[in-house]
Amino acid sequence: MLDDARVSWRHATISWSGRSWFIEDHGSTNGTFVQGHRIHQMEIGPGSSVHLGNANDGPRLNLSSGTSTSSSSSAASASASVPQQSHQQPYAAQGASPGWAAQQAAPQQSVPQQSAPHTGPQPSAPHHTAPRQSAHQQAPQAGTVPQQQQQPAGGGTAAPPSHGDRSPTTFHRLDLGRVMRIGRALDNELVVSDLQVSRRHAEFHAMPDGRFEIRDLGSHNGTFVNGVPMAKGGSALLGPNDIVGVGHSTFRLVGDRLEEFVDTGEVSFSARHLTVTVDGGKQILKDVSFGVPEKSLVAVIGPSGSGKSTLLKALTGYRPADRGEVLYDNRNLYKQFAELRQRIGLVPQDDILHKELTVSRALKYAAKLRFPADTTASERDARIDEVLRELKLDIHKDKKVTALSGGQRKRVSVALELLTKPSLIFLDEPTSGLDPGMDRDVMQLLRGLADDGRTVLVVTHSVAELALCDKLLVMAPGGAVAYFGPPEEALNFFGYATWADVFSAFENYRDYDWAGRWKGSQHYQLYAADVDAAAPQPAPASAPQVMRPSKPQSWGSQLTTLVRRYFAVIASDKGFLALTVLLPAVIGAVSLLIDPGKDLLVRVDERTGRISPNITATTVLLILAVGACFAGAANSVRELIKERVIYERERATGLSRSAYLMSKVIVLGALTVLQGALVGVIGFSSRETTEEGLLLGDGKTAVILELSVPLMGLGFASMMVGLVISSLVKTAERTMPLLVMFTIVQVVFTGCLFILHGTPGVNELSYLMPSRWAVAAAGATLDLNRIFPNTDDPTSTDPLWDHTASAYFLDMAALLALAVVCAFLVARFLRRHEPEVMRK
Ligand SMILES: Nc1ncnc2c1ncn2[C@@H]1O[C@H](COP(=O)(O)OP(=O)(O)OP(=O)(O)O)[C@@H](O)[C@H]1O
Repeated sequence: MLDDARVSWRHATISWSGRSWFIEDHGSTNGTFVQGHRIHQMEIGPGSSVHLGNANDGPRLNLSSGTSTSSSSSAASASASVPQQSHQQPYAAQGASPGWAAQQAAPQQSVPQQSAPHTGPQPSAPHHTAPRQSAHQQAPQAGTVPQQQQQPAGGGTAAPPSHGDRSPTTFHRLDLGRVMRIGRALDNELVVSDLQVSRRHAEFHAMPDGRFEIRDLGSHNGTFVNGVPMAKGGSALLGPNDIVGVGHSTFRLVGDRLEEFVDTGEVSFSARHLTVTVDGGKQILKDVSFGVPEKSLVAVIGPSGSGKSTLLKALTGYRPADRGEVLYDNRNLYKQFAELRQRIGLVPQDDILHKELTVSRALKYAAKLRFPADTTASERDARIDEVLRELKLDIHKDKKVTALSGGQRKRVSVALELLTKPSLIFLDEPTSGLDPGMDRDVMQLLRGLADDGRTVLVVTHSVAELALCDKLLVMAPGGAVAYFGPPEEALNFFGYATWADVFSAFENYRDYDWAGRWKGSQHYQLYAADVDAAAPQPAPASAPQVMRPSKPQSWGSQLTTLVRRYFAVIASDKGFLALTVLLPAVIGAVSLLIDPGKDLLVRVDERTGRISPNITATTVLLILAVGACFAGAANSVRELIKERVIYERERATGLSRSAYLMSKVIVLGALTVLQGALVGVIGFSSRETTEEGLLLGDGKTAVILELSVPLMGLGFASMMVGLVISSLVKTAERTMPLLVMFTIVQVVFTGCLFILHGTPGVNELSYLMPSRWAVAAAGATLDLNRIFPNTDDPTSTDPLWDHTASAYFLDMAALLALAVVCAFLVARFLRRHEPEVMRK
């Protein structure tokens, strides 16, 4: 027993393997160190000196041939007899989990080059060139095999400490009958200072009969038992093997003791046998295995189409692999996604911020959406300031995101993800489009994030700064691993001088068995064989239904934040605001140029008493309707596609799809309705119309309002169609042709160009068009059956144009129904852009 706060309760064990002594760290909080390097497991011999808790001044264990002694400032002591070792190897190069070993011995251990890097012309046969060394040639010659080859590989994840073996950060007594409440507020028995935790989150009950129970207190981010979310306000009995998750902390009962483990980020991460098969049975990710210890920076490179994005989706749970598993600190990510997703940060290739906002404002909205509803603005602001300082962005916080350089913008995206203190951070090509200086800047930032106690995995096209990484994963065409190991050994492994050569070889010999070459290599034995050796488990395809993460905020709160953010984005874009007013004003004004001064009344020939069509009325109606239609659809047609990446990311963090959609409907709806009103008022007010209203009473003002309401409705329904288009297309560029097509189709179906009623087929088709119903409603007020009579058959009238309140009402109801159908379609199409677990 060592009386030093830096030493964990179960810190490490020293054991005799039959041949030699080993020290094994039990996932201690502060680590076990040999020669200044943190180790997981290592052979030790006489003369070895082990520090616990701190590499320099932690309690020291000295092993001599007869005894081991411990010493520390607090003079705690322990001793154990260590027999004389029969063979003594330089222990620094052995036994440590290879991730550490690689760091310790990297300079000496690079695989001997079998042949000079290939620089000459490419020979014709792939097996002569692409792999300069065939699989069996890869094995270094006797005497050059690095020591680590004999040790378990896989970056410390070969036998990661099972979660329960970690040393608790702290523990609490839970006597019979006692209730222990966990939460962020200071009046809880167990205060967890973590913004992911609600003020009053959950309660442990030690029941008089000796059983233990956990009760959720309606927490925002949920309470988890073995990774499975509990019902809000629900309770569950706990057994000795159960692990309760609350924010970044997990709890376990040992007798009457409640052990707490805080995830400070220092956790191992591994992928085993990840395989993704798409429709048609094609595998786009093939049996990918690798593992890294805590504080690692891993880069993933590979030619286009080699499955890097697919791998990223599988590792983050966005699109779980069909086979294989992702282990986060020895916990299965797919099975415990609801809990573990809170520990994952993902920075997609495109920025996940609204560029129109200032840095601090954008982060404020993001924090409001991601943190539990009961966090205060000052708590969130404090966390934002902390992250901005950490990423050296505090001097830029009042700048708009658009005003930042590419590298700074990437930092802001990283800052956003760091808000919730994830332990695992994934980045998809963060340096694409950046100049070499910024590339280095971003990679150094990632190096720093890893050093500070996170595991960072970055997919990149840039090979200039790979040396900053601990491990490199090279994907081969077809989605298999071509190499995993230290970056500095990778080019030697491939036998080429530059990455350009390696990628050319991938391109020229796509069908070559790169995976076979890798699996037959010594590097594979060193760095991946142990992870690979673990039996694969099928990922539960149906489980995500159950695992859907809880929402940190209520639906209403999310909606309010989204609406406020959207208004802020629009308000910051003065150009857009000016156009929003200008467009309907111009359309309304232009309509005044059509037969200036002419009325919109029924035209009766005074001599014959017959009605003649009032073309002025139909033309004005057509122009105003098309204007409202175009304005509405144009407002929304790019809206979802331009925010798709943001939506995907926020959806994974618990954003409600319907709240998101509703925020668009409210803000764009309000804009569009105002535009419709402007078009109607300008277009109708200076024309003489009937003064006989249908719903709002008689009089000029009532009639103008009655005529404008259908235009507002049309703008709204068209805006909804625009959202459908926006949710369907793959790129923003494709929205323009669809917008034009939609508008022209509406022109045809207004009913102002030709008589629709009585034209079989065309008339029924027109019922799908918003313009048909809007013109019909306005037409009902204007009495369109008489203004634009069917000259071929004067007895035939369009029932939708009847000058009655019921016709007007029916037309407006149909317009609204079309908008509702569009809303359902948008929700359906949005689903396709969501992480698989969030689709319901
Ligand atoms: N849903 C899918 N159905 C069929 N094939 C798919 C699907 N998704 C991806 N693919 C194919 O799988 C391969 C790997 O795609 P992926 O996007 O992961 O590659 P990548 O390495 O990220 O490429 P890039 O560097 O160009 O982004 C590609 O050939 C792609 O066409």
